[in-house]
Amino acid sequence: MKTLDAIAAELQGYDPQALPAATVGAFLHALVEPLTEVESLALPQALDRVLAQDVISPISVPPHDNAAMDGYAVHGEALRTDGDTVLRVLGTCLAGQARWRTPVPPDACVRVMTGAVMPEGLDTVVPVEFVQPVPGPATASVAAGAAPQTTANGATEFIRIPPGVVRPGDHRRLCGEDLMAGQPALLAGQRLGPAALGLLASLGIAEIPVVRRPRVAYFSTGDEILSLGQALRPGAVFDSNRYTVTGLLRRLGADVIDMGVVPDDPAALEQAFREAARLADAVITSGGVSMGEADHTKAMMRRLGEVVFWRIAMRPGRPMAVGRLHVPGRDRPTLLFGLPGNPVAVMVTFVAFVRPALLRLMGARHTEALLMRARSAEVMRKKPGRTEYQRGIVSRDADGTPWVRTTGNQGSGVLRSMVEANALIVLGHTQGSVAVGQEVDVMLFDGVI
Ligand SMILES: Nc1nc2c(c(=O)[nH]1)N[C@H]1C(S)=C(S)[C@@H](COP(=O)(O)OP(=O)(O)OC[C@H]3O[C@@H](n4cnc5c(N)ncnc54)[C@H](O)[C@@H]3O)O[C@H]1N2
Ligand code: MOO
Repeated sequence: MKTLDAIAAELQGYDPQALPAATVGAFLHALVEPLTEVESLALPQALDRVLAQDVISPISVPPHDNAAMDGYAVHGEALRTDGDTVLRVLGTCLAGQARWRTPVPPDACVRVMTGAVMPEGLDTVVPVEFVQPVPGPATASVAAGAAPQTTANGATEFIRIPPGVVRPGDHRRLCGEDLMAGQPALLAGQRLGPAALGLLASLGIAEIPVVRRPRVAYFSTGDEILSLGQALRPGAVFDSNRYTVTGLLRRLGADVIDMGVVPDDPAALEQAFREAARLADAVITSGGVSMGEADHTKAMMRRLGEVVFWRIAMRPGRPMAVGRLHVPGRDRPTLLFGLPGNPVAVMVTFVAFVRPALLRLMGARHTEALLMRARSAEVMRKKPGRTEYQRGIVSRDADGTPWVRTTGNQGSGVLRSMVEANALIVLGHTQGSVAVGQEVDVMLFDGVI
């Protein structure tokens, strides 16, 4: 296992006094070793978990060429381009029925429903909307042999297809066009959303190996922090971070160990850290990481374990502390995330750093949130040299162009504006002030917050 100093030494431009957000991300990536324990789960239980092994398709999907539309399966090259084609209907083949095997001559066709196996030799489906029934052959000669389809009154059924409505090969789904037997269908590290579960089901796979859930312990610190149910007293505030952080963790699929509030008392903090580190893969705390006289969290992290304390070049969230704690008898250290106490700072540091780090712990290949671009509806003052996360509301104008405005007061205690926002505006390290109409990066909350 690398020392924290060794990781820091490998990062270009590492400056513990003003670490750019991107370097913090790279540090965490190097620090966090993915979990290796695997469990096998039935598909419904595997939602949002991370796939532990590549999945190779045991079958082709679809398993046979089939009709993509309700209509008539025909020989594509028998369709005339200079006039109507009239074909005799030999019969009907529904989805789920065995393949139509009676030979179909070029002047005949088979009625098919979407999903029906393509009759042997036929390669094209003419959707029913393009087809007119005709009482008898106008131009086509009836080939001997195959039994024609008959209508209710006993007459043979024919159809007329105008020229140019389909090309040979149209409206047919090819065997294996979704997945080919023997090819990788999903790779290890894929987070299993509803689409991936559906894909696994389409392969007939009912159980799947996934990485175990990470166990994450959380406690709030501060003598002024009240748990719900306690009487409000002067100088005190209710613990909101407990609910934002544990909510973010649950959405991520972590096993949450909620340890409530710990007072600003070194002995209590030590006990809480030791207990949390023993139980969990990662410990998250809020409060006590800045310069105040009662800010013991960072000091305790350093006393019990290893700490890199960054002055991260970001706002909010500058004093976040990260480290690890070695628990006797355990082969991997527990990760420590000392988040700032301010209610917005705690959420921003979680989304910016803790979430990608935990996704890496969970074995996910993609850990970073996707940033989109939107035009700023207002002037935003900003100095280069730090990353700023502002709460924003993204909406689209009449042309469909995305615009973003801030929620107003960006104080890092103003949780209300986190609720009003639907995105974080991410003004990068080198970015200066933003003019009206200028494009900026936005991170849509989209199920994360
Ligand atoms: N001299 C300096 N002062 C401060 C600095 C600094 O660099 N130098 N940094 C400021 C920044 S930035 C932040 S953020 C805060 C972070 O401070 P702490 O992590 O030590 O957090 P606390 O002091 O414990 O609390 C800050 C603020 O948040 C409220 N809080 C804390 N926990 C909760 C909770 N669980 N639920 C709701 N609200 C909570 C707390 O009451 C305080 O108002 O430090 C600045 N100061
Ligand atoms: O930057 Mo602090 O993190 O004000 O909130």
